[in-house]
Amino acid sequence: MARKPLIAGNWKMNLNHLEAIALVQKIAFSLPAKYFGQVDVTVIPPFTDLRSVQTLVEGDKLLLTYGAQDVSPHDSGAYTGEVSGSMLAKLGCTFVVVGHSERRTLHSETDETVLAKTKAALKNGLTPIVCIGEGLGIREAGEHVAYNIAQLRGSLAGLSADDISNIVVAYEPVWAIGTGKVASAADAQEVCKAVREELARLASPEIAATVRVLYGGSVNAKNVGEIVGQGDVDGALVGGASLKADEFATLSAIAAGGPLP
Ligand SMILES: O=C[C@H](O)COP(=O)(O)O
Repeated sequence: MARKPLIAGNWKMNLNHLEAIALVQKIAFSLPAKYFGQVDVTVIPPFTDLRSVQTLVEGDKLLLTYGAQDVSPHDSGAYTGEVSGSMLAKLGCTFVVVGHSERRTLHSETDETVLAKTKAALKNGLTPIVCIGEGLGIREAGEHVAYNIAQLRGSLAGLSADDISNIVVAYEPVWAIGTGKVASAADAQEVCKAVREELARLASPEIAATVRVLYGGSVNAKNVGEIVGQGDVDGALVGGASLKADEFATLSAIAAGGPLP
């Protein structure tokens, strides 16, 4: 079954308020509306820019969506510094990234934490983009498929088939993030295919056929075509290239099946 590609631009901790506004406007004007039926494009700014992005996108015909980079596993209360799923939903977010390798590594997030955040997202009607990915040592030892599947199982443990039908998975090999070292299209396909097979076991083959599995790690306008051309890769989680409006619009257009006019 055909899955509409998803291009998600994770801005990480970059840009100030005015730069964020300028970037969204430029992306919206650079990407012709004819592609919006063929690709979902979402921007994932820092929390502090969400309200501005909402104002720009809401009620317009731009058809961009937006999301957040993290969510608290808790509903409310004494959790200084955290932002809840209901707060993000009220801001009109569609997606939320959970388990990004930078959170797993720099903030010691475990699969259990990622699972709790995934549940918080789902409970509030947000689509979690659940990230998994191996480090270089695991890749070199040839253990990457088993490692990613174990991380996936831990991050989705106990979710219902219905819950699984409402997630996106992003495979991001840690060694390819922000390094310019992109995995080969075959590498991306190998893990994304294994992810889909595991989703079929966890939910059902029918549901697995509908879940979008993204690749992330040094994706740009030059390599996105080959990567999303793989049978089990349904789009990309883009970091650095999502901060350049022209490049992000171009790679979104390529994922939709055509170049910018
Ligand atoms: O969330 C995005 C990924 O970490 C990829 O980042 P990158 O495209 O800068 O390598």
